[in-house]
Amino acid sequence: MKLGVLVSGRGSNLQALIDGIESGKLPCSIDIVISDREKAYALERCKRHKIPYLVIKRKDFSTQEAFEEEIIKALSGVDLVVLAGFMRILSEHFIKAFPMKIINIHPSLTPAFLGKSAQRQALEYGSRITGCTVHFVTEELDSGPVIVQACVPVLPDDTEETLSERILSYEHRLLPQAVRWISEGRVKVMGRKVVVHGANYGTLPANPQLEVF
Ligand SMILES: Nc1nc2c(c(=O)[nH]1)N[C@@H](CN(C=O)c1ccc(C(=O)N[C@@H](CCC(=O)O)C(=O)O)cc1)CN2
Ligand SMILES: NCC(=O)N[C@@H]1O[C@H](COP(=O)([O-])[O-])[C@@H](O)[C@H]1O
Repeated sequence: MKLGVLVSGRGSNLQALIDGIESGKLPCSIDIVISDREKAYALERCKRHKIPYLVIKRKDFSTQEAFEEEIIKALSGVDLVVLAGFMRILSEHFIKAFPMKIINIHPSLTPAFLGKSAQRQALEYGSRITGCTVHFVTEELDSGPVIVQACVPVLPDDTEETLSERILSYEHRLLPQAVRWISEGRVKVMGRKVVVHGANYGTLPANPQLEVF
């Protein structure tokens, strides 16, 4: 399966996809990486792993539509578009160009804490459990059908940085797993519901705060 990956920053989720492909665990190729930021460290990862990349900056275009058209053109031929820390809100026009072919990794258990700084939102809310979500991208921000989620504990002395790093360690497993499921044709979308054939839905992680009562 041919991937097009959109990034804006460090690219650790991109690296997780690269590692999965290079280890043989992920039967895909990354045909193009597109960054909206010239200095994104994700591009250093592309250079290191000889992955084609483009920088397409919003400020170089007079309209959002022209910006997105350039990205759509660059993504021609891919089977799946992966938003891996891509920090731009995409229009309905873009999404319609790739119907149910765009996925995103978000650092919360949607529908909680949508948008930017989801980790900080969870901390400020006082949540004891947060997590990460891989979902299909729809026009409504971070609200598309959920493919898979992972729970992550929030510790009393957490900062935004410590919590973000902990969530990232789960993201790096969740995103490649979701991409592999899609490449295997196991993901079926039925309205808001997504069913993954053969996935384990029965067991939940232990609830650490739950005491014997
Ligand atoms: N139409 C959609 N676009 C995007 C989605 C989506 O689900 N639907 N997911 C996001 C990823 N994302 C969180 O996971 C996210 C990215 C960016 C923002 C945001 O508020 N961006 C601002 C500022 C942009 C910047 O500073 O460069 C903005 O674009 O106005 C919120 C959530 C990707 N796109
Ligand atoms: N709302 C979008 C959002 O917050 N995405 C988050 O940005 C980080 C990118 O890290 P990376 O560049 O190292 O993959 C990840 O934590 C991802 O969940």
